[in-house]
Amino acid sequence: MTTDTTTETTATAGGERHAFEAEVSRLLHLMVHAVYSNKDIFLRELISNAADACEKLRYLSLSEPGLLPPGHDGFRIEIAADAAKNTLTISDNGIGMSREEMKDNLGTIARSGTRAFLDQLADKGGEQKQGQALIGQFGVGFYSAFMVADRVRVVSRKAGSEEAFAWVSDGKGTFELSPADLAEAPAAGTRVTLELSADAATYAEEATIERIVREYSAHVPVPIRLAAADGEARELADGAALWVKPKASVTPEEYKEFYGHVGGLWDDPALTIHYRAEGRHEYSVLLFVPSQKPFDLFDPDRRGRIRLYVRRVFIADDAAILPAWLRFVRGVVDSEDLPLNLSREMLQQNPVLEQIGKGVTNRVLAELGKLADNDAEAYAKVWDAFGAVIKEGLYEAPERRDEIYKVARFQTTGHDGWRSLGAYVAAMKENQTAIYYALGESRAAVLASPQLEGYVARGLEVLVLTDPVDAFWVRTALGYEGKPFKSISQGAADLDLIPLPAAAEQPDGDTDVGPLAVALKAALGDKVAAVRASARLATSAVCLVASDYGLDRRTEKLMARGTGGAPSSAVLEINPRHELIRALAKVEAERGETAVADAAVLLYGQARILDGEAPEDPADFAARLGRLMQAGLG
Ligand SMILES: Nc1ncnc2c1ncn2[C@@H]1O[C@H](COP(=O)(O)OP(=O)(O)OP(=O)(O)O)[C@@H](O)[C@H]1O
Repeated sequence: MTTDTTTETTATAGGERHAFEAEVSRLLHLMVHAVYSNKDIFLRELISNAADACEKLRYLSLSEPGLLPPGHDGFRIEIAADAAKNTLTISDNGIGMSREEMKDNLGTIARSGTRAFLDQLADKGGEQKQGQALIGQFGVGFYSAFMVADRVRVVSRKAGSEEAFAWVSDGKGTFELSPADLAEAPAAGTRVTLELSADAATYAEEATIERIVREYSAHVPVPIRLAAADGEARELADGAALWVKPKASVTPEEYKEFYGHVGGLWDDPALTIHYRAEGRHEYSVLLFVPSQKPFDLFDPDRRGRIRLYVRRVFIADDAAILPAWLRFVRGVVDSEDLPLNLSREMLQQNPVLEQIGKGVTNRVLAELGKLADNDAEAYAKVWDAFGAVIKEGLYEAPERRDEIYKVARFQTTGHDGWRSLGAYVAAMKENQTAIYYALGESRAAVLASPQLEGYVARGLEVLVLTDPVDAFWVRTALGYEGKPFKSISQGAADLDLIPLPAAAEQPDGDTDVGPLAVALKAALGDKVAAVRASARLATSAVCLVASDYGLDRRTEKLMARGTGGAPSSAVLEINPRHELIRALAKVEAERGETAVADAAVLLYGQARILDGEAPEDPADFAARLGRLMQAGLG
C-alpha cells in the first residue's frame, strides 16, 4: 500500500511538493469539516505514534546498540507548549523516519479497508451522529493534527542516519518535503510542531495538555514530560507498564485509557482480562474485548491486534498469538521466557509462543463464558458484535468446537434474543432427535420460508442462521450433546414422531398423494430430483428441499453462485393436507396424468418463487398462469 501513491510531485525552493493520496484528502476534509466533536484526541494520536516509535527503537537497539545516539539516557516523549506563539510541539527520541518513510507514512493511509470505511462514512451523508460513531472506531492517527492546526511541521531523523528531513503541510491537498539541518533536527527521532489555529489556542496551555494526557495517555509505556514555560520539565506519565501492575491497583479509567492506546478504539471495553500466568511459561496478559465492531473486522487479511512484549520490550504487533477468529481482542501479552532477539521467522513458529497462545485462548473463552453466565445483557452485545467472527472458529479450530458451542448464541424461532445450545437442547420436544436449523439471508426471510411451517406447527424450535459463516461451520458440525444438527430444508423431515396439534390435522386424514407425486414427477422430468409428500409443510402447498445426502439448499446455492455452476435438482415436496393438493390428487385420479401437467409447472414455479428465485422459464410460467386465470374467470 505504501508504494508511490502520491500523485503529483513538483520541485520547490528547498525541496519537493507532493499531493496527498486521494484517501488522505478525503479523510482530512471529513475530520476538519464534519464529524469530530472531540478534538482532544489528536494529542493522544501523536503521543501514541511517539510511543510506538520509541518502542521500535528500544527493540532494535538491543541487537544494534549503535542505533542509539551518543548520550542517550532513556526513551521519552516531550511536549512543549508556547502560548505566545500558539504552537504545540511533541518530540520523541524513537526510531524516526527516513525521507521515503515520511513521504509514504505521512502522505498515504496504509491501513487496508480505509477506502471502504470512507465510502461508508460518505454514505451516511449528513447523519452527523452516525458519522461520529463510525469515525470513532477508526484510529485517525497523525492526520488528526489538522483538526487543531493550520500548519504542521514534522522534522525527523531516522536512528543511525546522518540526514534529517522536514515535512510541512497545511493539510489542504499537498505537503512539502525538504532536507533539514542536523542542528535543527532531533539527535534521533521525530519532532511534530503544530501551528495551532486561532480557535484551538487552548492546546497551547499547560493545564489543557496535562488534562488530556491524564485522560488519554497516562499509561503509554514511555514516560511523557511537559516542558513548562519556566524551563522546568514536569513528568506527566512515568511510562511504567500497566499490564504488570497488580489488578487490584488499576482503576477502570486506567484500563480504558490504556485500551485506547493499545486498541486504537474509543468505546468502553466490554470485557477486560488482566492476569499473570505462572507455571511452565510466565507471562502477563492485559486484553480487552471491544464493545463495538471495529471497521476492519471483516478485512480479508483477518489480522489480530495483540501486541507482543518480552520483559516489557515491545516486539511486534502482528504476532499471531490468538487465532484469527478472536481477532477482535486487543491488548498486550508480555512474556518472561522468550528471547528478546526474536526474529520474524521465530515469531511465525515458536513453540513457546504457541503454548502462550493456547493458554490465552483458553482464558479468553473462559472469560467470555463467565460473562455469558453472569451478565447475559452485556454478553449479548459482545455476541452481536463478534459472534460472526467467533463462529469462524467452529470450522477453523475443530478442537475448540465444544468450547465455542458453550459461548455461542443463536436466534431461534419462538424466542426473541439470543439462545444458547444448552437452552435449546433442554427445551427439546419429546421424540425430537436433532437440533434443527434454517439458513437464510435474514430472520424475516427464514421465518417466511414454507420449509419451516411443519416445525413451527409442532412447536419445534429452529435455529435461525443468517451469518454467511453459518453455512460453512454447520456443514461439518457433528452435533451438540449427542444431538446432530439438521437442516429444515434438506432430506426427508423426520417429523412423523412428533405430533401436530389437533387443530392442524385434517378431519378425514391425509389424502394419498402418491399417484399425484408420480404424475408431477413425470411432468417435470429432470427439473426435480423427486416429488414426495411432505411432513414439513403446514399451510403452503409446496416447497423445495435438498436431497438427503449433499448440501443444504442455501449452502448449495451459495456455492453454485461462487463457482458459476447450477445447484443440483431439488426435491419438490407437496402438502397432503393442503386443499389444492387434495383437489389435484382427485383430478389426477379421475382424469389421468396429463390433466395435471400445467399444474406441475405452476407448482414448481411457485416453489421456486417461495425460495427467492424466478421460475425456470418465466415466460412459460406467466403464459400458463394467464391461461389458468382466464379459465377461472370464464
Ligand atoms: N513520531 C513518529 N515517529 C516515527 N514514525 C512515525 C511517527 N508518527 C507517525 N509515524 C509513522 O507514520 C505512520 C502513520 O501514522 P498514523 O498515526 O497516521 O497511523 P498509524 O499509527 O499507523 O495507525 P493508527 O494511528 O490509525 O492506529 C505510522 O505507522 C508510523 O510509521
